[in-house]
Amino acid sequence: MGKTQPNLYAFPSVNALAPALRFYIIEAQNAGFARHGAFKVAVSGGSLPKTLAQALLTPASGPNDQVDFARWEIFFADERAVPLDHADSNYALLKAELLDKLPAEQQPKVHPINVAHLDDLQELADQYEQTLVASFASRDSVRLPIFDLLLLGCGPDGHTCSLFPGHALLRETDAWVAPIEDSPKPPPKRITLTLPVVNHSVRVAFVATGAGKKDIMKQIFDQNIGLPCALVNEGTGERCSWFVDEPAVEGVSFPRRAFL
Ligand SMILES: O=C1O[C@H](COP(=O)(O)O)[C@@H](O)[C@H](O)[C@H]1O
Repeated sequence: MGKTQPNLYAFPSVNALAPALRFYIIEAQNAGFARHGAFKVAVSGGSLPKTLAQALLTPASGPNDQVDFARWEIFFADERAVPLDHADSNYALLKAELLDKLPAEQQPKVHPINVAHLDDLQELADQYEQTLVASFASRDSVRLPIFDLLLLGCGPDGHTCSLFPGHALLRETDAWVAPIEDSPKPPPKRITLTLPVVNHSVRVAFVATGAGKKDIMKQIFDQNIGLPCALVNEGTGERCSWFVDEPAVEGVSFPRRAFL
């Protein structure tokens, strides 16, 4: 592990986790608003959007508990090369779980992939990189885009975004967005933010819940075998926070932090 360590926040249940995740996201949102008048966040697919919706769709409990989606810019940490209404689309999932439940005046600016390039993965990735360039300034003026927050999932094999264990993409140092043709988890064709972009974010939050994650959580936190999630822990240190339920970290010895 690097100089600083990630924060591991464990909660008895998803119901207990959701308000803490909401508090954390609102802090990141407000920091983004203060810094550049918007909140630039990238989200994963998988199990994350459901928990996110549970955290964010509850009514505000007071003036410090406001989620202002109208000032959010939402990007995708990874996306499958499928149409936007396909059952495998991360965009479709987020739309069904969250976006469709927001009133018209609270719709965020959302950046889906350009489906005109589904047959050319490199072009799909390049176009998505151009989407980031347009939002974060030119590639010539910034080495890497700086998201206010990345909201990530952790697969049962330790993958995050579409960065899979042992894959050559983990060594990518130049691209912001990369194609992957051979994802071990279907569908095989995807695009993903690269590790340097993930590790350059102001904050990174993982959400991992359920007993199905406990074996991989032990490997990520208690062993050092270079899994993608562990590489993010190493690259981001205390900028990284894990929101997990107790079943997901049963048997993990890495110290938990109290969420205050
Ligand atoms: O394929 C993917 O899987 C990961 C993890 O999904 P989960 O269901 O185990 O939470 C997800 O974060 C990623 O966005 C998705 O494309």
